[in-house]
Amino acid sequence: MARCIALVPAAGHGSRFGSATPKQYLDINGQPLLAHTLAVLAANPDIDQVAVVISPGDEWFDSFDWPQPKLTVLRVGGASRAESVANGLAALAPAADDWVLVHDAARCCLSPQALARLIAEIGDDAVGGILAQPVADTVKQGDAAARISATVPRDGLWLAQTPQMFRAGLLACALADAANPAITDEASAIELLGHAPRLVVGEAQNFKVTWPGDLALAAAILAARN
Ligand SMILES: Nc1ccn([C@@H]2O[C@H](COP(=O)(O)OP(=O)(O)OP(=O)(O)O)[C@@H](O)[C@H]2O)c(=O)n1
Ligand SMILES: C[C@](O)(CO)[C@H](O)COP(=O)(O)O
Repeated sequence: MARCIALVPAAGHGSRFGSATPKQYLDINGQPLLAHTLAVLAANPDIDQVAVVISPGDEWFDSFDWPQPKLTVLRVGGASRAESVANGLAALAPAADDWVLVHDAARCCLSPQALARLIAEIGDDAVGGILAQPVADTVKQGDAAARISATVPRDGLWLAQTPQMFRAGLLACALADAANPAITDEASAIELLGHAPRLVVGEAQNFKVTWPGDLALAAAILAARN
């Protein structure tokens, strides 16, 4: 029977966040940000294993307790997110028909409900799919001087989130050229093979902690949930 594996790339440096400690290890409500991310994945009964990809030179991971029984640690992070995911997948060597849910460590506010919705809607899909959010605002194109050069129709535009859920065999094939800069998420790699992944409605709360101001928002969301 196909297994369901969560694969969490956590080997980034957080250059836009700009802290000395990578953002995935910063404290949110008494725990490292990454612990919140791993906890929601591990709590889902359909997920058999949670694998986290950290950098080979990571100096922080071992200084925390990681109590999740489903956790596997892979010290194979690469130069880009796509390479970290590809390396993690190669190290795990899952069966071709196993489901892999790739989820950014930095999306620590994923709710159990959105995760369950993705698994329920993609579980019998031939290609796989992702959580994503329809664009809610008017979209502007800016020029180099930060002046508006166009208003872009938002119809059919979605913001890609994670988890992104695909069969392991298809994903490994899609990430064979992980160094391709056009691959900014798993779906884009699958698209390059000619497939059309499903879009499952996500939630605004499932944002990626990217800028310093995002940490307080994540803390407030997680505190309200508990
Ligand atoms: N070489 C990399 C780069 C990113 N990631 C992970 O991919 C996820 C999404 O990337 P982002 O948050 O944009 O990560 P950073 O690279 O850490 O941030 P920045 O782009 O600002 O440097 C994060 O969980 C990050 O740890 C990774 O595993 N390996
Ligand atoms: C995968 C992703 O979270 C989808 O929105 C995003 O592409 C990763 O962030 P990055 O800035 O591209 O590293």
